[in-house]
Amino acid sequence: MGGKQTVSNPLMPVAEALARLVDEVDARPAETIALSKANGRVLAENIASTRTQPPFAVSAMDGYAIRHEDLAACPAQLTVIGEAPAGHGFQGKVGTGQAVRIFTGAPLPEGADTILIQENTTRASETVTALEQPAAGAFVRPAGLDFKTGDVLLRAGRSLNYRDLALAASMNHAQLPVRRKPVVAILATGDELVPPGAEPGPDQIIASNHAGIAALVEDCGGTPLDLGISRDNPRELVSHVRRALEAKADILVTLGGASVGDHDLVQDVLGKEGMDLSFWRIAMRPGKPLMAGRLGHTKVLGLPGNPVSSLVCGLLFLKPLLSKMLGRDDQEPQFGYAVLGAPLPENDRRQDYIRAGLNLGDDGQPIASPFQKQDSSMLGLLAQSGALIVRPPHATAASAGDKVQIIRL
Ligand SMILES: Nc1nc2c(c(=O)[nH]1)N[C@H]1C(S)=C(S)[C@@H](COP(=O)(O)OP(=O)(O)OC[C@H]3O[C@@H](n4cnc5c(N)ncnc54)[C@H](O)[C@@H]3O)O[C@H]1N2
Ligand code: MOO
Repeated sequence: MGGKQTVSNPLMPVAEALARLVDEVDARPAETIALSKANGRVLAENIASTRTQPPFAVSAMDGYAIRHEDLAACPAQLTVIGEAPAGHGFQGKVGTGQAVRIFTGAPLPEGADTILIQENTTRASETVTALEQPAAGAFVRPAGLDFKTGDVLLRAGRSLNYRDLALAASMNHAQLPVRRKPVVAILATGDELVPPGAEPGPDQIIASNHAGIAALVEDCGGTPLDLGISRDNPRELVSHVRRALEAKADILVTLGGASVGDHDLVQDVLGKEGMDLSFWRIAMRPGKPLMAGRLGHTKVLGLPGNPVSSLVCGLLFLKPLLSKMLGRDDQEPQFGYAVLGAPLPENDRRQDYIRAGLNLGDDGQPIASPFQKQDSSMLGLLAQSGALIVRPPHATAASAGDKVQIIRL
């Protein structure tokens, strides 16, 4: 296999491979989009409020706008001089012994300083009787309680969620500057593969990695571009790869064909197309034959064909790469800790990502119980897993009850 490194080469540590992958990757350019389209997008700039909220003091309850000092001795009677529904402020001034009927969201009338809730009153014609004195300033939301003009409440790098969009609306931003979504071309390789829904031939299986990686790309804020399945022949592979470049994909993900077999052509073909190889073969399990490089402006990530290896490498490498391209400020994937539910033997030179069930113990601590079988073809177990247990290279044997690092799935 022409340009391939030999298997005797040392395996690259996971952290070094990840650092190389994201090094010198810039955030994609910004674009301005409608607020209604911004869910899940990543902010490209800090967002300052264009207004103060609330813009004026408002009532937080339905009742009466009054002067606190008028109710020093309750019950006390006040004359109702007008009404203030939300959106229609009372134009006059509340004087001594007077009240304005007011509703939630209406501006506090001049002269009033407190809201008397209607439950604590009786009303007869134009006279309202206060049954008890509220605290001074009760149920008045002062101007600027939430935020003021110029306050920066959303920062560049934030992946926008439903709470952020409500806040942006409240700050009167109908449009937002966000990072352009990276386009991720996904190419499966292998004579044995047919797409989901097709009838496999005698020696064929259903291609699964594509569906998983495309969903992961969407979850991470990218746009998947389906290049389909290439047969294991160089000419077909080249034509698929060129489609990715023509589409100006930010990332080309290849699935399978990354290992050392005679039909594992991906690295050779990409090399002949001019790929600058960054690394190949990582000290991790699953995922050893992971490959990365660059073809012009397109980053290339060669994921191993075994389905679990593909998806775990997607989580550990593609996700951070997309985060960097989006300028995201949150760390992905998120690491945590759990109590080990069953012993684990000492580890060899590869960093292990062990599929495990995740439960809560009686003391509320998460317990990660490794599955017995860890074959990297088994998607059933991956779907059942609540976490991956991270085992560093050469970790000593671990006992049930030990603290272990996990990635929650
Ligand atoms: N002699 C060696 N053989 C292998 C080594 C090695 O170091 N020496 N590494 C093994 C490891 S580890 C992995 S992981 C695999 C990965 O190999 P490839 O990336 O070349 O993947 P393929 O050979 O194309 O496929 C492996 C396996 O996965 C199935 N597959 C491939 N693509 C898909 C897809 N899109 N959806 C579902 N399943 C897919 C394929 O049918 C194979 O069964 O290499 C080991 N071999
Ligand atoms: O790394 Mo392979 O991914 O062990 O199956």
